[in-house]
Amino acid sequence: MNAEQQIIVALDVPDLASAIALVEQLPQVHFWKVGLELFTSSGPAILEVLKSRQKRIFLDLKFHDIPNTVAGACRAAASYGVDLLTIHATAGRDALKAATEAVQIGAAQAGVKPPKLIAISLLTSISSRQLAFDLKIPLELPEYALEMALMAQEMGLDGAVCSPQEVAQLRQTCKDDFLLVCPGVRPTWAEKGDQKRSLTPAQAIQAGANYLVIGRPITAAAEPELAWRRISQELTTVA
Ligand SMILES: O=c1ccn([C@@H]2O[C@H](COP(=O)(O)O)[C@@H](O)[C@H]2O)c(=O)[nH]1
Repeated sequence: MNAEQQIIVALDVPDLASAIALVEQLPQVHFWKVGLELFTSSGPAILEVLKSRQKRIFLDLKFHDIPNTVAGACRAAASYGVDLLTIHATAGRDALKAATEAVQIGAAQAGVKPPKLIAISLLTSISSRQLAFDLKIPLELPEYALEMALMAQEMGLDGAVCSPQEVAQLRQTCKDDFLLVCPGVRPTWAEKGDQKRSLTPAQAIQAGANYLVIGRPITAAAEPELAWRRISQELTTVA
């Protein structure tokens, strides 16, 4: 896989027409992420649009519910033939287990390849302070993120979403084939916005990320294609 193929661009737009316009504006993007905003407004139609253009798809719906409900949602999501699908690790062991079984069933019933199921370890918009004072979690943030990733690995998930700041530790501790997907990536020239634990694209790849998820630094740039090229160029500097 070349470096550009490790970039997943977040298609965080309000409607289908804006999504198609962005996909057409950035034909070089090979992997798109469909998240809560677009899927809630437009449903699965965007998935067909992306598939008809031979794009890879990360369906980032971040399921978080009781095991039975999560399993139903995972069966339905897996039937779309997407490449990656997310669930919150904090849904718990039983929900994670139910989800791993459900994606296999949903994909088999639809006759498609099952998605890689990826657990959110801790949202990249949460700081150490928020973890301790708002969420009342008594662990240090890196330890908490690692524990969530290890629980997901133990329950048979294919990978974890983590911030670039924890990815080196997870890479060292998790199995080699456990996928590490990093949002919260920010080139030096981009605004951080609500992301609290970022590193640059080159730093995140160097630290062991398999994929980078990048939205606004590209999609909200005055010239999205130029922003994409700058990031691709930055990744060519990584040995
Ligand atoms: O912990 C998480 C999990 C998912 N995301 C998603 O990634 C993108 C990041 O977009 P930016 O515009 O580059 O901030 C967005 O779709 C989030 O829903 C995340 O940021 N952190």
